[in-house]
Amino acid sequence: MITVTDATKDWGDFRALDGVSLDVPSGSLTALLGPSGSGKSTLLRAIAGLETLDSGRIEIGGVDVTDVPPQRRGIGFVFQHYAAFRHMTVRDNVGFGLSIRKVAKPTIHSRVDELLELVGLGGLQDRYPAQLSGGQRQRMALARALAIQPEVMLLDEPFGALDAKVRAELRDWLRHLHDEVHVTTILVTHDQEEALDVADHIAVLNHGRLEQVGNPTDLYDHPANSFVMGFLGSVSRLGHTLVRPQHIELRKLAPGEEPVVTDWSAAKITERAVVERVTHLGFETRVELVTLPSGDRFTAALTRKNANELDLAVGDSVLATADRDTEHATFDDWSI
Ligand SMILES: Nc1ncnc2c1ncn2[C@@H]1O[C@H](COP(=O)(O)OP(=O)(O)OP(=O)(O)O)[C@@H](O)[C@H]1O
Repeated sequence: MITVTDATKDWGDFRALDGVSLDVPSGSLTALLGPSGSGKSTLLRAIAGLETLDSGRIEIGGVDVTDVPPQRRGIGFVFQHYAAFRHMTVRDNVGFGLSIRKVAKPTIHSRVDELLELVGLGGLQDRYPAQLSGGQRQRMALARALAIQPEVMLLDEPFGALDAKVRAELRDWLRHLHDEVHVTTILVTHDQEEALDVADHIAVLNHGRLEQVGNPTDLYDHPANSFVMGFLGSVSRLGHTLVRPQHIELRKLAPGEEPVVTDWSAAKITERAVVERVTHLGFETRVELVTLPSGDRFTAALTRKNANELDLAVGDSVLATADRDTEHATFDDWSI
């Protein structure tokens, strides 16, 4: 378990961390998720001991490490741009942490071979970093961080510099790797899809404060506020309420039909709208609409089947309905 208690850090008059308290369960893969500048890296670096807090405490495995130097915190760290030693082979890069700890050469040799198998780089021991792809280099970085058998792995946007396809592959790979090694891991990302995909816990940061912590399903289905809701998925504003686009139902109106709309006290929100655009995106169809008479724009996401049944065309009049789920925040505290 990593426990952060009331962590505060100022850069001049800018508060990068504002009283953050967080428990990271042992063996979990926890994502620190938030927009740029929300304090994710500052928090990660503080846990690593690379930044000192102005106030607050950090414990790893029940030990207060707040004043312990980074190299004695039992941490493996991987950055977005991995600083590989270019003149060293993959083998020597991965074994570096072991050789400076004066581990015997044969032990290093076999440990590195094992790690390279584990990260899918078996057979590439004698290559140099320049002879690896970006994705392979990041996997080498993870192998190097794992080599010292850290208690905790800290990953700061480790796949941030890679293209979308490789990122997605490495996400799957990281999940599987974590299932095998079970090292308590914190992953910093600003990408909600990455966090939802890979993490078993997500801590959402905004303006240096922790907005919500939970498992991906909880955060998605029961966001604590509109910021979390908007950050972990798409949102549409229907009337004064934020809803998920896929929770909006559409019914085509017959010519001349005058439905009863929006009774704000009702359990359902209803709006009359006109279809502005229909886009088929493989498994789903996105329908852009404009409400009548207020002229607000919103998007509904339908399944392809539902869209085919409705057979919507630009200019069609529809009735848009969504459940007024009280756990979904209202427009009034919408803050992104
Ligand atoms: N060494 C520093 N000196 C001054 N300000 C800093 C320093 N490091 C970070 N900051 C500021 O603190 C804020 C939080 O930075 P941090 O890197 O923790 O955010 P982040 O959520 O990781 O963002 P990003 O995703 O862009 O890296 C930013 O506004 C940043 O400019």
